[in-house]
Amino acid sequence: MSRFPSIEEVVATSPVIPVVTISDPSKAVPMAQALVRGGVNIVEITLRTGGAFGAINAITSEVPEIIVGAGTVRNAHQLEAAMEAGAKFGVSPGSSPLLRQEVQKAGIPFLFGGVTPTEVMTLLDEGYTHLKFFPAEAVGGIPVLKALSAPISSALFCPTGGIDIVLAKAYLDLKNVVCVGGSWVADTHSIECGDWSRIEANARQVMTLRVPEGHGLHE
Ligand SMILES: O=C(O)C(=O)C[C@H](O)[C@H](O)COP(=O)(O)O
Repeated sequence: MSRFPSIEEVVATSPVIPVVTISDPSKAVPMAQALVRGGVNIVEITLRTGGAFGAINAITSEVPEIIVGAGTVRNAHQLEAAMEAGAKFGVSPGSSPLLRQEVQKAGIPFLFGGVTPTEVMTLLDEGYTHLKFFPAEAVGGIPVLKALSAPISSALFCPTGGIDIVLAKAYLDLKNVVCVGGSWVADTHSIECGDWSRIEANARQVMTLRVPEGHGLHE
């Protein structure tokens, strides 16, 4: 069995990938357990804090039923450290030729960020069909994704940035959207005060969202 899931498995795990910024790795396991109790078996830990690698490592060893990924991966060094900590997929707000080369070598499923037609076409050319669309709301959100879907129908997106439960539903109705990312599911405040039941309830609500049939199939 491969060490990694496929990118299709990653995006199909939950309609929403919780994007989590966590400073204290000791909170990582109860946070991940709350997501699992709510039915969400995937989490992206952003590499924005000193505790991120410890959090990835703790979740990997203690909550094996959740697929843990690393977000905010901007260079080869971070990619290597995230994989060493046990990350099963990676996410980046954008992409660079060097990072794409390293991801290719590592064989880890990866969501690179692509927004403009040129960025999207460059990533498609290199075989990346599943992309992050960031910062979704700030760059125009749903109208932009709709406009991209006609000329560039083979690109599938995980819009992230400024999305809440209500917007998530609207994004998931787009045929080039396979999941969305958002920090509201396991928000920093709930993590800091140990409000695990709130995170579990948010996860449960996320699992009521549906990705309409046929999304994610290449045309
Ligand atoms: O750190 C990263 O890797 C990022 O690219 C940014 C995150 O995706 C956003 O911070 C999502 O957060 P919300 O907009 O609060 O849902």
